[in-house]
Amino acid sequence: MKKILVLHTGGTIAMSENENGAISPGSKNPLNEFNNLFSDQIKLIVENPFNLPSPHVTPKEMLLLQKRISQAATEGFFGAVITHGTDTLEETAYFLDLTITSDIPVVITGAMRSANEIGSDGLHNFQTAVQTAASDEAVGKGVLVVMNDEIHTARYVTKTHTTNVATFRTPTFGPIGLIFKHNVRFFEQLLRHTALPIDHVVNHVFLIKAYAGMDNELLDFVAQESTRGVVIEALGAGNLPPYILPSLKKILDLNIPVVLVSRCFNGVAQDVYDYEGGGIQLKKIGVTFCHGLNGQKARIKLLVGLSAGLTGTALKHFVSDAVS
Ligand SMILES: NC(=O)C[C@H](N)C(=O)O
Repeated sequence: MKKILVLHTGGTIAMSENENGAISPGSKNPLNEFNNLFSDQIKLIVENPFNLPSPHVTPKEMLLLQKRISQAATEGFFGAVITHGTDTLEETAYFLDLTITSDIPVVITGAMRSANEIGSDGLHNFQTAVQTAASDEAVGKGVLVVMNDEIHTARYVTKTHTTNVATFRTPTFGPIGLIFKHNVRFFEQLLRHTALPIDHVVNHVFLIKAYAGMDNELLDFVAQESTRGVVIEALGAGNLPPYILPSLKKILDLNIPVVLVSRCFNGVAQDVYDYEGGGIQLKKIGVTFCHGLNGQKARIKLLVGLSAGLTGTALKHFVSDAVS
């Protein structure tokens, strides 16, 4: 018998639609009625640590989940399943991926249609997430996201559609496994996985998106002592407009780490161009390139690195390393 810890945290998967089509949480999580859907080989222990739409979730709640799962790993649990709103699911998933040091399977899922909508995907996603968390093959694979019969890594998965049930995708690489007719099958595996245990989270780590004709003011605003770190979603391979360089230098002069990713959906940011504002020049002035993560994931990685007390080269290495 495999013991699986289930942590329901809210999101559409825990909500219902009213007669006007508006979706909101009720006083009871509908998923709590489905705890015996599984074979007698799996025993679910269900907890409801919080019930929030995921735009309300912050690193504080993520830390709480990390602590509970790390403790569960010492209590004989085989794995853990988290149900979560989909809007920020990828950030919670990656936060846990970077901070849980145990090898137990941790699977996050959610739903795009609420509990009483026709074609609701919540129960199916919940069932397949539990099956994945109970699979021997899921051990040591890092935190996984299971949605719509696909298994994705927390590191690379992202929400790509506002409403479609096939919203979760892994650009560039694709899912690492599939679930079909109750079979959980993995086809790939991440090269390497490192986790930093942390017991608190820092704040004031900002994410800024570059655009044609971007304004200096936002960068000027973050150039202050209280800022802990900045991630910029840069253009193309990793370039910025030249006229924002003075503002960027103000941030770097304050010893605030600046991390660069690409705003492109596919591919990795690299220092390729040597014109003013091009990647080569940005790297020269001290910007750290993060290879392969999207902006919100790079921000989580920077936040975890800073919260673990990393500074200087160690922080740069942690954030830029494409395979951890
Ligand atoms: N599908 C969802 O779960 C979206 C919802 N707004 C949430 O993230 O809580």
